[in-house]
Amino acid sequence: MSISTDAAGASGALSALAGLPFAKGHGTGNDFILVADPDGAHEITPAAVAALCDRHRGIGADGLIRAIRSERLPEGRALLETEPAAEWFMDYRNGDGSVSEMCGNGVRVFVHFLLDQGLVELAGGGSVTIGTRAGIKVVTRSANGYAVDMGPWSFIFPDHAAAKSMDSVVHADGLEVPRPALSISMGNPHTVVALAELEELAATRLYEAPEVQPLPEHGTNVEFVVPAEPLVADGAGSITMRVHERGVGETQSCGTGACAAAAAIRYWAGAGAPDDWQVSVPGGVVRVRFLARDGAEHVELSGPAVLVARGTLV
Ligand SMILES: N[C@@H](CCC[C@H](N)C(=O)O)C(=O)O
Repeated sequence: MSISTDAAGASGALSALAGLPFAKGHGTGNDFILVADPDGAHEITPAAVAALCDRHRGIGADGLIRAIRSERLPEGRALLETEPAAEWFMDYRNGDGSVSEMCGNGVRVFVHFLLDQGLVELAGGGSVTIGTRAGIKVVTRSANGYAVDMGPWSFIFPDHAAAKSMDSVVHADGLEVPRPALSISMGNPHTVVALAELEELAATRLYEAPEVQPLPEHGTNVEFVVPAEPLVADGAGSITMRVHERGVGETQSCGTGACAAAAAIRYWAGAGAPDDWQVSVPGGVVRVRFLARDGAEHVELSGPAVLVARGTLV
């Protein structure tokens, strides 16, 4: 596969990337362009990312992920001081060229790409430690693809959340009235809105970014979720979700969003809520588990990772 960077309409921003190999992959339909730039030899500007992610004039993707050695980035070097195993850093950019701290589907596809490129090994019950702007993430194989220890979740507005269990208000096109919501950090920001019916979820229009009050400092991803009725089947909680991603728009899936959605529903459900969750998104199903690890509650995300093409930027 050969893609002309001129066709992407931003030849200035892209010409420096000519000759760079890329792969295209996805995790439950959340799709990414992946490039290996081990030594940080390439400047990948926001304009270049936006041009490559353009679905009509570029390769098309929700985001671009650069594989770079942690030692080649200041934020990676900072991580290496305490986490020497984090050899590779996931440099994640949204489709509009903006940087995000973390991507849950992306980190699974990233490890799949590193394996494909022969840059890491993941034998037997082994693990790979990845550096991200939201700290290290440890990735193992799982029955459904890859499992990622996402670390703990937290409230973005802790005082409000503790007092009211909701701390935000969201309005989206198609909803008759603004809805209460809860803002949760998975390293990146999320605001979760629970709806009662799947029909209401389907009627919500996500072409435009929903209005969120108060808006987290660096913007937010917004998840609209419908808990199953009954909530728990076969020991696992079940949620259907759609998402509007910061820096992208509506996507087929969002891994960090699924974690935030499960955390919010579990928090609202209170004592006795399950630790194991199945989150159905337009692009498939991911699993979220809450585990006690190192004296803290960690979130584990698991799901598939697929590569569909390899090519070279020209
Ligand atoms: N789709 C990703 C999240 C990507 C980043 C997000 N748009 C942001 O700006 O935080 C996921 O799977 O987590």
